[in-house]
Amino acid sequence: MIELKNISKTFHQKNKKLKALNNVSLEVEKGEILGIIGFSGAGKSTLIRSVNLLEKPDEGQIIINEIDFSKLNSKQLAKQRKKIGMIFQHFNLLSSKTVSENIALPLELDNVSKSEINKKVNELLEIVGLQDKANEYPKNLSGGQKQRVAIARALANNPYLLLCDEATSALDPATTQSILELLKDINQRLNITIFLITHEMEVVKTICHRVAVIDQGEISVVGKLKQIISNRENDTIKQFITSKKMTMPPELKIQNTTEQSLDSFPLVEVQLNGEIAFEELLSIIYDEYNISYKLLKADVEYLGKSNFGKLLLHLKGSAVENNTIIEYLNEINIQTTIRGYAA
Ligand SMILES: Nc1ncnc2c1ncn2[C@@H]1O[C@H](COP(=O)(O)OP(=O)(O)OP(=O)(O)O)[C@@H](O)[C@H]1O
Repeated sequence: MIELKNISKTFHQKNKKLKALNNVSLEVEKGEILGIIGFSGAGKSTLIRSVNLLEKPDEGQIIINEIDFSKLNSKQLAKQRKKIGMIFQHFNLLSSKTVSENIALPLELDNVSKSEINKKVNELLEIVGLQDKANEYPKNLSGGQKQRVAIARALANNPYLLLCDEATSALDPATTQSILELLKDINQRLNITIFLITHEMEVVKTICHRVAVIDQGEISVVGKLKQIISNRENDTIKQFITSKKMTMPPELKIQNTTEQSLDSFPLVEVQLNGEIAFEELLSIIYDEYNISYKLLKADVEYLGKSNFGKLLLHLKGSAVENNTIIEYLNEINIQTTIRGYAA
């Protein structure tokens, strides 16, 4: 339904050239939620903005429902854009207008009658669960509520496609989940195709049917997340999973010694490599090596049959026993870091 064919884009700044997209080809199927994940500067925004030609590629074609967008004149393009909704990280609401007025805006611009606007705005308020906020101004809303208004506004013209540009990046984890649920609902109930970009693994894990990884302007892999992970094909995805830094529990009094003393035990950060389930690993430490430990933290992603992520273990064996287990982990390619010692 949406075909991006050999899209390239280079930005020129003074004497510098920056190739933001390099020969990107991608298809988004009707009804699916496709997510593009990539690190900062990878080209995500440039790519999503190319779909409705907010960013004009230097080369390539954008074909949506068999219409070649690259060949449209500005009037034709404006007409097509009405059927493509877009939401942004910072919501882009008009602060001088109420929730209802913000949602009504695209319809007013389209000269829809007042009574039809009212009917549609009420419908949209219900879809996004904001009936009680109709007359509030954006400054009185939470981030999640603002994004709900932006979603309602993006749906005003009954789009077949919704573009989401880091839509949950400014929100806390619980609000992120609620917005993702809303997007999932919109996708299923209204049959709207969703194309999103994100740097959050949580987003692709929660709602995307397929995911594409972008790195330095190139798509390195496209597929179902589980397939990508379980085949361990993609370094970028692995970095996403393992790059989160583990914070130490604040109640621990950490000693900055380099060796275990009589009254202290090592705090070991264990980086899972996807080859062994973390429950199995813990049972090896306790049942096979007879070393007691306290699991202080687990930040583990279950993807397919693989476990990725980190554990923070407070090993409670003798110095020799603890070293034995660390050596064993390293032998099976599990990276360990001693983050300090504590009683
Ligand atoms: N208007 C512009 N002028 C010059 N360079 C640009 C422009 N827009 C983007 N770039 C450059 O193109 C590259 C890709 O940028 P883009 O914003 O698409 O990345 P991104 O993956 O969305 O990053 P982020 O997650 O940080 O927003 C970056 O190196 C960026 O600096």
